[in-house]
Amino acid sequence: MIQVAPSLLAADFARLGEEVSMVNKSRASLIHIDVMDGMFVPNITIGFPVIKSISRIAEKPLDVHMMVCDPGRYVDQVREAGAEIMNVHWEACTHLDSVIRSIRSAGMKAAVTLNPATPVMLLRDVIRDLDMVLLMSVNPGFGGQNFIPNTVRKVRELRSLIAESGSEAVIEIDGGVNLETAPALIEAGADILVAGSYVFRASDPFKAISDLIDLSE
Ligand SMILES: O=C(CO)[C@@H](O)[C@H](O)COP(=O)(O)O
Ligand SMILES: [Co+2]
Repeated sequence: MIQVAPSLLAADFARLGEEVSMVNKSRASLIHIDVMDGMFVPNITIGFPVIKSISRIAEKPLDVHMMVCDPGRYVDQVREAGAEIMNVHWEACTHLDSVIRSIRSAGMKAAVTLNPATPVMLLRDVIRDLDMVLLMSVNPGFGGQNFIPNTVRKVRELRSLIAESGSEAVIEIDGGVNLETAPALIEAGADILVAGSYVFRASDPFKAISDLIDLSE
């Protein structure tokens, strides 16, 4: 069954505690948190003190998506903030193998994210060391963008790479996910769908999460 990770980027930050409580009570599997530094992407979002506060009330594992330059600098801070999964961009790491090792040594699950223009095959030599691959289905930096359809082909390619290599990595998709775009992703082999605007702009976010999961039944 497909898993859903609501992205708090689309939540109402003035009511962050209530939004996290809604996710706690929902059928979501993870809480997705977008960290942006204004350099790797043009936008700036939240940092470690906010993640730490979220982790105090979160009842689902935190999936921290680091849209920052040289994310390996922050492994200890991400762990101390309470993350279970640390997602780093392939495009932001000069020494990716070493960053993956340090994430796992810190006791977190290691995930690598690919931008829409970055080919799946570039993960061939690290795929067995990964717990998750996140495919961006929009250019990172902002919520509420339109889904890039080529992502569906990338999911199939990644599914084959994972099978051939004997990796146990799961496939997560992020950007423009909703009831229209999700079915093709599920059919292609996605495991986890990140959803921001679709969930938090819905009149009933709790039901919106459930409806997405029910697509795979
Ligand atoms: O990482 C990002 C954006 O860079 C995402 O996690 C967005 O927050 C997803 O938002 P929607 O496209 O679902 O509105
Ligand atoms: Co994200």
